Amino acid sequence: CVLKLKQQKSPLNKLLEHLLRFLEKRDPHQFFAWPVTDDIAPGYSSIIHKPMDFSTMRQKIEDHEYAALSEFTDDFRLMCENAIKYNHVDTVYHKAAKRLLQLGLKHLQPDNLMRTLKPLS
Ligand SMILES: CC(=O)c1cc(-c2ccccc2)c2ncccn12
Repeated sequence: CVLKLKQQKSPLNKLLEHLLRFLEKRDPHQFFAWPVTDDIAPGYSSIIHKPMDFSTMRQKIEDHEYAALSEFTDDFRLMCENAIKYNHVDTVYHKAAKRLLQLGLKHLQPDNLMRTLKPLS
């Protein structure tokens, strides 16, 4: 039935959900959890034209919008680079984004994936 099909998770989606949880754990202050609003970041929508955050990435996984790991990695990189662009270099957000990007890309490399997912095996 349709419900059953909806609940079926593809292997890629299972992988992406685990990777998303792995990355979210490295954002303890939840700076990247939700879309950045112009209220908390004046002029944000005039400077950042392709916003991205973890909740949007989760929705895209559930809507099967990622056809490959590389598309997921592109959104993760976009999210971090937005924060690096908008926030001055001496802010917690800029620093957190640089650190998260560098750490995340290391663990999203295909040949590092097994190490990233080890606890699951
Ligand atoms: C990610 C980002 O650019 C960001 C997150 C936040 C943020 C702050 C508190 C709680 C959640 C997100 C923020 N505040 C001001 C300016 C920028 N930001």
